[in-house]
Amino acid sequence: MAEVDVAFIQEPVHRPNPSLRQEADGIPLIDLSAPDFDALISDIGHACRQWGFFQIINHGVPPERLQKLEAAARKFFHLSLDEKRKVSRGGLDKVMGYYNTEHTKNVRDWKEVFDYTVKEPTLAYASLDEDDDTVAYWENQWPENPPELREFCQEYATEMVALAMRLLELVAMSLGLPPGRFEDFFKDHTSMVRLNCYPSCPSPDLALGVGPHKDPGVLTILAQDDVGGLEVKRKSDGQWVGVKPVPNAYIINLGDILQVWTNDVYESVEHRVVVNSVKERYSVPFFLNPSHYTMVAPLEEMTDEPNPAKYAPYNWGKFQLTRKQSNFMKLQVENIQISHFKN
Ligand SMILES: O=C(O)CCC(=O)C(=O)O
Ligand SMILES: [Fe+2]
Repeated sequence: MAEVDVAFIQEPVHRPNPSLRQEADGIPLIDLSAPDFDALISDIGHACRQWGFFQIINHGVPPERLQKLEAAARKFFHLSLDEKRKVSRGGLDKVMGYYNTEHTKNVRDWKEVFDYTVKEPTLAYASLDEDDDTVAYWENQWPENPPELREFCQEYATEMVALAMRLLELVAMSLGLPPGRFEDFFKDHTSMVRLNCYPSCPSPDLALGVGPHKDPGVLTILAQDDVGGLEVKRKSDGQWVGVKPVPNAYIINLGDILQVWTNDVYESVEHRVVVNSVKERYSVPFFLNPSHYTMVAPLEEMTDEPNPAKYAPYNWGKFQLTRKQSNFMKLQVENIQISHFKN
């Protein structure tokens, strides 16, 4: 008999095999302070094409920002469930906050989460109805305890936005585009930060911290602690490989929107999180997302007659809201994906 609730149990094909666990040495490690700028752009282009994932060092974010945030996150997740539920997510009017019931591909994730948006408030759609463009204001829910969490979260988010916009300039240049090519998409950006706590798990062979998925936004800047558990599906052979924790490094992965913008020249890559029976693990992803009214479509510069657009335009805000609603529950149907807009 499994020791975890049946809702957490992955289909056999998705179960991790701890004895086969590999660590990828191939994931590129990029030094953002490297003096040769052309080489930096070329390394980024290479990493985006080959992996869709890379780690960065010398990125300029002071390490204390993350240390303070992680310490406060630890205090928060160690509060009683009743206390944490005072800032619970729920429904279209409370999109941010705490929850422990997320499902990826209809299987419950072994994790607890606290979400907050960078912009306060964040402009979004009020309804899932395609024809209704009424605006909603997403508000963050800050817990009373620990009192420092709010300030540390906000400080951290500011750093992440600056770093993400710098990375996006490098990504644009790696595609031969002007550095500011993507800037206009972020005027009212809907970016968010997630504090993830993965408790130790009695059946790490049956459950996953996060099931296999691709990030729907533009790009993700992930901080992981020294426990490890993030795995990437290697593009060359489809093998799951672990991303080794590197002190003070951030992991960057491309999201679905960059895949669509580049018309599949760059691809967002599937990843998942394995848990372990001994240690709890913390991670902090920052998701860079465009303004809610953005119509996502392949860039003109990335398409021409022999190479037409591979995706029909879709509305980011509606897509995001649909995802947010459906990740709450076990659905009868597959969650919305960019493949649904493939021409
Ligand atoms: O915790 C991690 O390492 C990754 C989390 C993740 O992939 C996500 O939240 O989208
Ligand atoms: Fe992810």
